Amino acid sequence: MKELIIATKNKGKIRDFEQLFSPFSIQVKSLLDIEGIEDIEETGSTFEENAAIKAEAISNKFGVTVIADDSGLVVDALNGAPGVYSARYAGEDKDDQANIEKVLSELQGTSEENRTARFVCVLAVSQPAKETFFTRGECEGTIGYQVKGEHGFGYDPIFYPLNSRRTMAEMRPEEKNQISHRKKALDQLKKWVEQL
Ligand SMILES: O=c1[nH]c(=O)c2ncn([C@@H]3O[C@H](COP(=O)(O)OP(=O)(O)OP(=O)(O)O)[C@@H](O)[C@H]3O)c2[nH]1
Ligand SMILES: [Mg+2]
Repeated sequence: MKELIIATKNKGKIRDFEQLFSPFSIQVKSLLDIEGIEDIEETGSTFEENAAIKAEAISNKFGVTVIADDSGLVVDALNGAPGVYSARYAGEDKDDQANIEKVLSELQGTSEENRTARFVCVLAVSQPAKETFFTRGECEGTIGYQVKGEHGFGYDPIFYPLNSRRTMAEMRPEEKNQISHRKKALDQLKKWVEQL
């Protein structure tokens, strides 16, 4: 089976990608499968910049093709926060529960129609001796008032995709992976993935 390195240490993303890549018979390798990879500092101010930093760091280190995912939750009433800072919104330790609590508390008093938000996923593809390229997927929705559901990761328990009465964390992984930002970004890579 072909292998592809995804430059991430996020177990939730890894699970999403394992499922999303399974129809292509591609085995996903993450940075958790490779020993001794230090955390890569995400110094960019856009999803594209951070995705490129991660993909190029690992591609240059090993001389192989690498995909990286930079993603986050963009909340309109918070002027786009947490955005590129989604993982560390409530502090450096990337605590999903603390991040959720912070979003809910910042949105206290915000009415239902003003709780619109979207998940954004940017994939960067870095290949030896080629220019890095990007795809982007977005999933529109609204932010709820309390956590619901056990699946997924990150902000999934408070995110209601458009026209859904269930949060992303109440959906089975296969359901999330039909509508998610990550799925939409990967769909645009289909041709490239098929020629790997
Ligand atoms: O509920 C969610 N469902 C999703 O599908 C999703 N995708 C992203 N996010 C949030 O955005 C951060 C990414 O930040 P991020 O791209 O820097 O990744 P990360 O630091 O967690 O891992 P790495 O890939 O950099 O190693 C994550 O931690 C999450 O908080 C999601 N939340
Ligand atoms: Mg990160």
